Amino acid sequence: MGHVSTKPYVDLSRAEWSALRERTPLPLTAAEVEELRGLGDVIDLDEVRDVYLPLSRLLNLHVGATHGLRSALNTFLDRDGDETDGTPFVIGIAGSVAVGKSTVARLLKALLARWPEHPRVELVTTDGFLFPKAELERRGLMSRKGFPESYDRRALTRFVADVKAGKPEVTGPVYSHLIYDIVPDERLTVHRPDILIVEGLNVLQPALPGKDGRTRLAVADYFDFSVYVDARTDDIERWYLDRFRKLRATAFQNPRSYFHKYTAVSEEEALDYARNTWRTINRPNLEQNIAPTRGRATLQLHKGPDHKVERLSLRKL
Ligand SMILES: Nc1ncnc2c1ncn2[C@@H]1O[C@H](COP(=O)(O)OP(=O)(O)O)[C@@H](O)[C@H]1O
Ligand SMILES: CC(C)(COP(=O)(O)O)[C@@H](O)C(=O)NCCC(=O)O
Repeated sequence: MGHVSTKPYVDLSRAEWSALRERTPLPLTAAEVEELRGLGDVIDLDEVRDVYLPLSRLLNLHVGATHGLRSALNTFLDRDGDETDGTPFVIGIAGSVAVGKSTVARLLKALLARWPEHPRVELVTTDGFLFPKAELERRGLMSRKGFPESYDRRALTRFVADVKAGKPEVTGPVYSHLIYDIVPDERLTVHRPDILIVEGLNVLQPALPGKDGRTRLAVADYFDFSVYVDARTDDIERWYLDRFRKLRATAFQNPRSYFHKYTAVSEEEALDYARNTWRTINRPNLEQNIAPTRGRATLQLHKGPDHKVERLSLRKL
């Protein structure tokens, strides 16, 4: 017998991974990819073909296998499927601020919805579960936005648990980058999707211990598959600052934008603010909270300096 690696991950180069696409057809056009791309992200058809099509094929296999397991459970329970019918397959997507999670999530949503077995794919971002600005101020958490404690974790976990339990209609709060706050009169509604994608900085965090020492469940306990979007911290910082520069020329121009004030000062002054936010909030959150959860993901995508995925690590144990 040859050497047996006990590492939980199998590491694949981009070329090795892209060969696993088999005959999965490319269902998106260049124009559709363009529409899904976030500000500053580089995702073209090559990237979709080489990286995201094999992932969509792997996920399709996982969905099928999970259905098989559920029907085995139903046979065991002798309940004719009522326990697990309509249970969606739940995917978590984690990573730093500005690493490009939302582009990965939107792309997967579009690709997965093209499979006839699971056409209804819903996407929620965890920013909706941040405490409203007034509550963050009351708790002294305005400089900890994005840290685990700045979210209503109980509400997020309940939301995903309700969707997974097959509730016909589940609603959740909505965050706006424009006003930098939860939108008071807006809710999003999810109707029994085949697949639910949950994207956010902290989705792989383990549960906090309950007050009485009992174990609680975290949102990650409901995931059937998870992806960690990984890159070097220096690259992510550059993407964050580049995006801030672009937002200053676009979204911040809106007088209602919370960041509108940074259009009135010089670019250098505005960038000083962004550098400071990166150094005091987003980088410490990455280092202390987000990166340590990387080893919990089913798949790690390792991006190079140009946003292109260079290597992948897939959980095998
Ligand atoms: N201040 C802002 N104003 C408007 N849009 C923003 C602002 N900050 C971030 N965004 C947008 O919000 C989305 C999510 O960003 P983020 O949470 O940093 O995650 P990621 O870059 O990993 O997708 C991105 O599409 C980004 O362009
Ligand atoms: C809204 C966020 C906390 C991220 O949300 P999430 O990933 O949970 O959907 C983040 O993008 C943010 O606004 N951070 C605050 C610090 C900053 O302005 O960069």
